Amino acid sequence: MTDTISGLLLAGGRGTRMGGVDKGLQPFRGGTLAGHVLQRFTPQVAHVTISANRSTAHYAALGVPVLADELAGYEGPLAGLQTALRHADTPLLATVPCDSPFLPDDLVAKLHAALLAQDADIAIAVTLEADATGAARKQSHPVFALMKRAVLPQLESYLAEGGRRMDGWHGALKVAEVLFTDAGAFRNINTPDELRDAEGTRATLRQVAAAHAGYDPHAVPVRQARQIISDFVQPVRGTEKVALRAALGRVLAGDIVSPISVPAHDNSAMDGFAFGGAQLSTEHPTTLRVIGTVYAGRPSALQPAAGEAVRIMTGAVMPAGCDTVLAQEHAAGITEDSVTVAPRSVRAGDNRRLAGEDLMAGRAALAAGRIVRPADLGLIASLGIAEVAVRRRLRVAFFSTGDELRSIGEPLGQGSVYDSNRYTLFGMLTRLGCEIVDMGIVRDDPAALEAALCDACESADAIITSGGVSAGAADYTRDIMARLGEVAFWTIGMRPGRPMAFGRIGARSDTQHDTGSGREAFLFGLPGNPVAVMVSFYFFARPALLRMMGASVPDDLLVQARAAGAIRKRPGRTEFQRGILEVAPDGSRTVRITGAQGSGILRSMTKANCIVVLPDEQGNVAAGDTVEVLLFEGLV
Ligand SMILES: Nc1nc2c(c(=O)[nH]1)N[C@H]1C(S)=C(S)[C@@H](COP(=O)(O)OP(=O)(O)OC[C@H]3O[C@@H](n4cnc5c(N)ncnc54)[C@H](O)[C@@H]3O)O[C@H]1N2
Ligand code: MOO
Ligand SMILES: [Mg+2]
Repeated sequence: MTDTISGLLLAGGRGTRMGGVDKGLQPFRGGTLAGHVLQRFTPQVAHVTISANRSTAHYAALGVPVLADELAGYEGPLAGLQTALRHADTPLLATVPCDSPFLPDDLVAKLHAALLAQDADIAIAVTLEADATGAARKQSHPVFALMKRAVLPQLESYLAEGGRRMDGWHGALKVAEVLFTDAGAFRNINTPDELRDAEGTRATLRQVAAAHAGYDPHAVPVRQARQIISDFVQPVRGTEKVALRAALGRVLAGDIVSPISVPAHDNSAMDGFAFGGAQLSTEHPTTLRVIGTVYAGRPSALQPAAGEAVRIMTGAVMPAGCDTVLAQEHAAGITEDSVTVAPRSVRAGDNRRLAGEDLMAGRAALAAGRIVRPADLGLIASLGIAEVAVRRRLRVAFFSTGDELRSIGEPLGQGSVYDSNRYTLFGMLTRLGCEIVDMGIVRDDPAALEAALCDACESADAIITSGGVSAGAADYTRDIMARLGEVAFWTIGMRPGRPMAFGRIGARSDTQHDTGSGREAFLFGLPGNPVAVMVSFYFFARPALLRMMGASVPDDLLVQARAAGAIRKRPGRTEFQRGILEVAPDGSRTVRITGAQGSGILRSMTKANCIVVLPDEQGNVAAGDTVEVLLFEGLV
């Protein structure tokens, strides 16, 4: 059925009520608004095109063709529709807006059924909504439509007459109205406030996971687990203003908009002579009279005329009439009051830094979500900005579970081990810039575990536990987590780090630990083995925590290297092996595995400087094969 229907995602608007931003590209639940619409829309049609008039590269990055309006200057949905109908390669076209991420999964199917049944030209969605008196009122949603390609002439003539209304062009067309019962599914997002509210519309973990094809908690591919986690967690809302230096490592809460142009004036990039470049001869030396000197930071009224130049210092404002600087060491001759320029020793426009070439006033110098680095501090300082708004720090509570664990300072009895996971977690969380709450060791005891989780919920945004999530783990763990919230126990297609629990729990009022705060926290139940803890932290918890911090999460920066020796690898799961990357004198990179890869061997983690990432489809690696590694530098 769908092969007769192509889809059009309308993203050509001006986003006026969002402050002129590109609405479809607004961040939403780990992706963009348009990305979420696309996820729901794509399965319903043969193929989708996006109608957009700007940011086309960003839209194209969503993986579908982008079509700009052929009708110039209007940027309303009908212009996008007109262009799409002209280019449609199917007899039917379905449209949805880019700002309604909750659209029904059966939208196109229902519109199509009605179109056929009523032999209509166009089918549009309608819902029933209560008016002020409580009476039901029909609300039509003309952007959610399915139409015949043959309606194009009608649309063309409506537009030619100056018509612009989305619900005004149907004229004599036969329209089928299709009633949908879930009015919320057509909710569109127009303002930043609405966007925030919609972000807060909480999907359950079950709903989020179900949106992923083939989801099976007993066999979750790494990529899918990462995606589900990213879709489910949400950024904290709170922000604070901090002095510029204190912003290092923090997440920008808003764009840093430049109040000035940098540099503020055209200025010289060299110590030398400034003049109008057009007067230079390309055949003979040109001698110019030097009428004075212009210094950096000292305003000057000098204005060389034709045949004249000024001596100028690096950073000094270019005098009116000058567009070129000759570095003094390149002059063919210099006297007290003249400079001689050899032919072709400088071109017009050389050595001039243009006003605003670093940054234009009114432009975003840095985008919200950026983790501030030293260069950013300098850039913000160059704008004269003393304070910046950053997201509040993320609070992460963590504890280790297991009767066999002892803390440093306690004697090691028979069969016990010192708790190392809290120390690696302390290090990784501190490096990430989180506020940490170390809750110590929790015994293998239901009441103790429940108390610890409830306590952690009181203050933390996220809770990280280690141990007790394997197949043999006591069932009470699952029972408690199920009671406190929604937690999935996954077996992930990876090694190490196969078992993991993930979800959201809250301090519930029906437990003895009630404080009535209603606080909730995301829970990462990592496996107990020390290497598994670190690997699952880096590949699952870290990107999720970054997202919760409000940071834009970059893709892992994998680099390629040749395997120094053979590596055994079973296809069908991702293996993360500890590696030592070396750069040979010729610049080539080789990586060797640290030896035994048991997930309890923490020493191999300290020996390694990278993790070799062997993807699901990969089999055994031969010596000399290219593999990808993730460097610890920058990660830890
Ligand atoms: N029958 C099966 N057994 C196991 C499976 C399985 O699929 N089927 N998976 C194995 C894998 S893989 C892992 S990883 C572990 C995960 O088990 P738990 O998360 O329940 O962790 P524990 O049993 O509590 O601990 C595992 C191991 O790690 C040591 N440990 C735990 N916490 C710490 C700590 N804080 N500091 C240092 N060492 C710690 C603990 O003593 C155990 O040796 O299950 C496998 N079994
Ligand atoms: O998580 Mo386990 O071996 O995969 O350590
Ligand atoms: Mg255990």
